[in-house]
Amino acid sequence: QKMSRPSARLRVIINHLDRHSAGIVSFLNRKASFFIFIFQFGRYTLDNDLLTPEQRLFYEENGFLLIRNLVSTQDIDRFRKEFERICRQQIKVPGLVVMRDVAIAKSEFVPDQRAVSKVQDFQEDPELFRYCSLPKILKYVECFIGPNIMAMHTMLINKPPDAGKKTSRHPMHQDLHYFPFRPVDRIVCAWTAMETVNRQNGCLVVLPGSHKGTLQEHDYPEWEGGVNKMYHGVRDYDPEHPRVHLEMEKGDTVFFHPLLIHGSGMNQTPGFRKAISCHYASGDCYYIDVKGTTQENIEKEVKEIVARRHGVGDEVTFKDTWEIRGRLVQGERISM
Ligand SMILES: CC(C)CC(=O)SCCNC(=O)CCNC(=O)[C@H](O)C(C)(C)COP(=O)(O)OP(=O)(O)OC[C@H]1O[C@@H](n2cnc3c(N)ncnc32)[C@H](O)[C@@H]1OP(=O)(O)O
Ligand SMILES: Nc1ncnc2c1ncn2[C@@H]1O[C@H](COP(=O)(O)OP(=O)(O)OP(=O)(O)O)[C@@H](O)[C@H]1O
Ligand SMILES: O=C(O)CCC(=O)C(=O)O
Ligand SMILES: [Fe+2]
Ligand SMILES: [Mg+2]
Repeated sequence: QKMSRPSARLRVIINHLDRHSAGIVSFLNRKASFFIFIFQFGRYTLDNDLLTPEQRLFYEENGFLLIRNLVSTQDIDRFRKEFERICRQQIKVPGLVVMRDVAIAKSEFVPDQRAVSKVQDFQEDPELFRYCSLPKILKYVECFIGPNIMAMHTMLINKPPDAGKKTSRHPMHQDLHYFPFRPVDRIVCAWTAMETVNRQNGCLVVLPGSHKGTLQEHDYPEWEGGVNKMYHGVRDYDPEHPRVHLEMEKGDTVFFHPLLIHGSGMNQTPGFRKAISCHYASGDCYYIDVKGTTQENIEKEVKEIVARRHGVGDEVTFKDTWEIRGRLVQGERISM
């Protein structure tokens, strides 16, 4: 009885499909969309007027969605300029973490020749943080996590030319490993290519559908040439698993789920491959205690780094490190 009354959102989907089909095709689509609605919709995406049913279904099934040409060249050029100012130490940003590739950090190079491989936590840099508040990005983010939006983690990744030890690779991982907040489906990452990103310079590599699994155990991979600090990878990673290389052009943006297994290959070009990203969580997410879970190892490492850098002890918790960084960009900060 109930089943014969399609909900409003199902009707929207059916109407959309109707516009693109006719006759028998339309009839089949009605049936198909009904089952899609029953089994898929609503878990990983929310009702919205932006995503087409095809895009919604794609994210539900694959755990990522690539939107071409989303961020303007002008904006990206401004982010690049600001990053260069940071590298030249012309400005100092409170809280910013500057990371160098391990192959360079552990070599004899003098400090100012060391390449910056990543800056993290630029929430206090208004120019870079503009990325996290771009209306174009937030419109998509809202489709995944709803109208209350916190920017939790910010990065500008400047993947260096590989120094010959394959340390420019990022092992396959799930970002949730780093996050002591939930629910998992109300977290999403936006990652924007700042230039052409391809297999040669180390594009993102994803395992489609892996977001439907659970959080895996993460550890440092056993790589001969070394691995960057905190670059944990899924333990027992199977390199034979089918994967997709996300080749992108400047401004293209991929949104992905925090359980999606992803990494990036080595940069075999002489240029620094740049991307900017932000992890968002709903303002009504909540913190969890990771004690006794697979995330205990990352909690321990983060606390060690905070202790060394700020000379504090156990009084700063893993949760605190996230609560301090989080910034509201839309709606209400409810429990984060
Ligand atoms: C979803 C998302 C969260 C996923 C991710 O972001 S995964 C990657 C997470 N990465 C991070 O959070 C960045 C962690 N990195 C950092 O906090 C810093 O770059 C540090 C590794 C602590 C180094 O910072 P800092 O102490 O300012 O640098 P120093 O030049 O004084 O070096 C101190 C000791 O650390 C070493 N080091 C520096 N950079 C790296 C590196 N990339 N990998 C491994 N070891 C490194 C450096 O050689 C030095 O070691 P010792 O000489 O003391 O033995
Ligand atoms: N043992 C491992 N554990 C975790 N991640 C790994 C492991 N081996 C490779 N990876 C990851 O798999 C992804 C692909 O790496 P790889 O260097 O093969 O790049 P690629 O894009 O496949 O390049 P190519 O075009 O040469 O095949 C990267 O994220 C890499 O870090
Ligand atoms: O830009 C990349 O290489 C991927 C970075 C990444 O996945 C991360 O830092 O979590
Ligand atoms: Fe990641
Ligand atoms: Mg390969």
